[in-house]
Amino acid sequence: SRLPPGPPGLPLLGNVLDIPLKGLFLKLDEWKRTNGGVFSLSAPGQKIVVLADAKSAADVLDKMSAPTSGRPRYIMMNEIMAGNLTITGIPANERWKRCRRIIHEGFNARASEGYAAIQEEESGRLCRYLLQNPGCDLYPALERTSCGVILRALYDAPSLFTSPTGEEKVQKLAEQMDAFMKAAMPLAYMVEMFPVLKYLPRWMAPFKAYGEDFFKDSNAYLENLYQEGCSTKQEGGKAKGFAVASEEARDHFGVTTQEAAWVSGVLYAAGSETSAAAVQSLCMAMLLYPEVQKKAKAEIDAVLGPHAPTLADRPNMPYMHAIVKETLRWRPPLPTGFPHLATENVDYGDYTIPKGTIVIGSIWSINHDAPTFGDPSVFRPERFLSSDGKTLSTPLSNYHDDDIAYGHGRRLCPGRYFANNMLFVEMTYLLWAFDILHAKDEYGRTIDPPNCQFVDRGLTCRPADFPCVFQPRQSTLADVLPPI
Ligand code: HEM
Repeated sequence: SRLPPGPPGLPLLGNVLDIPLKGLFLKLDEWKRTNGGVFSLSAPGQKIVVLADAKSAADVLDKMSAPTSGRPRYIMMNEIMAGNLTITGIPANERWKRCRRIIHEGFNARASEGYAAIQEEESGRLCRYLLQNPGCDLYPALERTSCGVILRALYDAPSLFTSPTGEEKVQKLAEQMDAFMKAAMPLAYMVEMFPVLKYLPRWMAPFKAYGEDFFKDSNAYLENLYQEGCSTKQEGGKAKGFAVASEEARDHFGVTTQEAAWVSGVLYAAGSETSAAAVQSLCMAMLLYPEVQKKAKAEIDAVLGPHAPTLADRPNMPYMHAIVKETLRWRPPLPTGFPHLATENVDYGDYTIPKGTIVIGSIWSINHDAPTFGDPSVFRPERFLSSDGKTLSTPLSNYHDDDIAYGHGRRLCPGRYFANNMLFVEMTYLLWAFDILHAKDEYGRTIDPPNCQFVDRGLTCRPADFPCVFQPRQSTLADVLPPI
């Protein structure tokens, strides 16, 4: 074998017993320290290559993206429970290309700017919510914001802060997402190890009956949601969501209504937890690095004064822009990335990555590479600033221009423009409206946030919950924030 070497494993089982279900990104980083930036793992019937430094990930996943942009099979999660319709989980086939095209139409750099008004309004509403509910749990409020923004952007749905009917949608979509996440966990279903089980009749395979029924129910729900979103165009005068905008592109690229409905559902799933996780990490960074918060406030006061931020302010706010990038580096919301699959044999240096190997570009390890970043565990936005104070897209040479947190190659996150805009607006809004301060316990002692504890949901990962105080920076804040 010309696979790169890796940590020793057991006969037949390989490394399977050492691969943790939670905190995998930390384990990969630990293995990187003893095995170098490129190493292999094995599980029964499956080889895995981990690319844990920026150069190897750029060489293999970006520069050779044609043969490394596949996805491993997710028989239960994608094929049975989703009828092969999840764009994140299908191979890079014709359906995937069609679907990426309509996403590109709706979420490219220019189109994403069209959602700025929604992102600004919902960020303002988040601030009002925090003002009216001091001491509320932070993460649910952030999740409500990101879910509300993406629902409005996709389906022209009403704000979750103003309309109680939206909660029902969020609940249903969250249930679907949980079921998919569970099904995608390694060894959750035996059919992943023995694909032939997929062909058992329903009555002999309860997992199949559950998966097929789940698909029927989810399909009806997502198609209905999409149709509802498309019908908003009759109302006129309102911002138009992706559902309406995608109708034209759908015909152009030959995308079926069912495919577009599932694309929208996946966009919701991909865009909600990720953004909320990033903003929660920002709040923690502001507690741990008060000097960064101070510098951000200096820029905010100089550029915005009493005016609420908008996306249009970003070119004048290089420090805030750098804060967004540093947050995504420091605490990437998908720290292990998304597994790619080699669809051909790929030669890389002295190694060959055989066809069928899972290839992981380990985002956390790349972002926390000590030789590249010097002090990777420190939150230091300055690493994204040039000597003349402009924001750098990346401090790395020889790497694609986007933040590593958005993945690699042809699978690079298609929602990154939308997400970057959202993060800039929401983070700047919070820092403009509030001083983010440590909470105190009943004895008046400062409560430190848990710096390295995580809530790991398998794919997405966010800091463990912590309390903090949002202290308004102006007495007239309530007068300028949008109503809820
Ligand atoms: C901070 C926010 C976000 C982060 C950190 C993030 C990160 C990622 C990452 C790491 C991947 C996997 C890339 C790979 O396979 O190499 C991905 C894929 C994807 N993301 Fe995002 N994402 C974010 C927000 C969004 C948003 C807002 C949307 C939609 C509007 C979105 C839509 C998608 C889709 C559809 C894919 C699957 C692409 C494919 O398999 O071809 N993401 N994202």
